[in-house]
Amino acid sequence: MEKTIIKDKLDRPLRDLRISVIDRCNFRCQYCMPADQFGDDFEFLPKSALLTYEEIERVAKAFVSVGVEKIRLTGGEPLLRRDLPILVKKLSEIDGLKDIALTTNGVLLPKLADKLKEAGLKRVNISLDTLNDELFGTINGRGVGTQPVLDGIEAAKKAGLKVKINMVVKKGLNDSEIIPMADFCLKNGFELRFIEYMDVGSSNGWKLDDVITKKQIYNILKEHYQLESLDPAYFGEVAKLYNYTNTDVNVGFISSVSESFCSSCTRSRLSANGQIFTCLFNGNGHDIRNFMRNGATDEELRNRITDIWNGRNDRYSDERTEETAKNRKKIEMSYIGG
Ligand SMILES: Nc1nc2c(ncn2[C@@H]2O[C@H](COP(=O)(O)OP(=O)(O)OP(=O)(O)O)[C@@H](O)[C@H]2O)c(=O)[nH]1
Ligand SMILES: C[S@@+](CC[C@H](N)C(=O)[O-])C[C@H]1O[C@@H](n2cnc3c(N)ncnc32)[C@H](O)[C@@H]1O
Ligand code: SF4
Ligand code: SF4
Repeated sequence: MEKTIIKDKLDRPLRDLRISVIDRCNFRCQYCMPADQFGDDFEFLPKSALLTYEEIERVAKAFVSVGVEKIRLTGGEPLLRRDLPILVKKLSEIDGLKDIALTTNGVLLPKLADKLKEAGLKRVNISLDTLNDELFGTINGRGVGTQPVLDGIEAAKKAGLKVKINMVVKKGLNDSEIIPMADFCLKNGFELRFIEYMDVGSSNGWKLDDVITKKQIYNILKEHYQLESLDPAYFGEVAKLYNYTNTDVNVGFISSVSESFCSSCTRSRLSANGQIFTCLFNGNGHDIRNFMRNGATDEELRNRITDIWNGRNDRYSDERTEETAKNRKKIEMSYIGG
């Protein structure tokens, strides 16, 4: 496939596409989909609004033709979308795509890990914020203990998928779990990434005071382990990685709040209903679903993506203040996929 490199207004190339395949979730994590706001009467997208797998494949191919090398499937909970391995297979056959990954809460992995691996998935990032059952049940808003996620992690490992663990850290909630989680991941050879609690959407009641910064977590870790800083593996890597000295295990920090990384942000996002977003915090989507359904050709699709990327100047996390966090129109994390 002929490939072009396109740049945005801040000279950043387009390299990654994060695709949200569904806006629903089986959890109600308090920092993402608080149960009181995503209740029984919450109106999720109807099935007809979701891009079909054929449509997602078409958009993905267009993105790859303008430079995308990595696709991540996310959600809501992506494993709730029926027959996800079919989509993984379609994407894994796209010429020029180097990496396909999935971000999941892990609960459905015992059922799906083998099928996903067979379909061409290489790796999964699994979210787990604590090893304490009671606390986990409180965080996920569904009272679910850690075992279903631990089973999912085990299933992914057994299936031969590379596993990373994502832990959102919120002050006073699960900061006591930093060392237990680090111990668990080091012992099992998983890369753990500590994620600063972000002001995504407008439902989680975010306050700067609730954020435990990368530096604070690093200082806690340093009391227990020897760490060596690693250079980024590629331009635009989200996590800052360290190696536990004399091991082959790494640990990472995703410091969107205290040390933002917008200057190397190469990520575009596609929502489940076919809107392209140029930043996790930019509430203005660009419709691509109706554009396709109204008969756009592949070339028109590619040109539209190029125009959207060329016009991009987002750097929300670089500009974040408590005021912007409150006042900007933002989309929910579960809709855009993180
Ligand atoms: N602010 C901000 N946060 C991001 C961005 N990309 C990913 N994240 C956050 O990073 C955390 C981990 O995301 P993942 O879905 O595991 O993706 P990733 O970290 O890019 O994964 P790898 O490809 O394995 O490095 C989530 O909280 C995301 O919301 C970004 O461009 N900006
Ligand atoms: C929105 S979830 C979607 C995929 C899947 N349901 C999961 O939880 O892994 C993607 C990632 O965003 C993270 N996330 C959600 N809300 C967040 C917030 N307010 N701040 C930082 N990370 C958040 C989750 O922990 C997860 O690792
Ligand atoms: S973080 Fe993931 S698992 Fe938790 S509510 Fe959001 S989408 Fe669901
Ligand atoms: S805040 Fe927006 S521009 Fe900055 S790194 Fe995240 S997605 Fe990219």
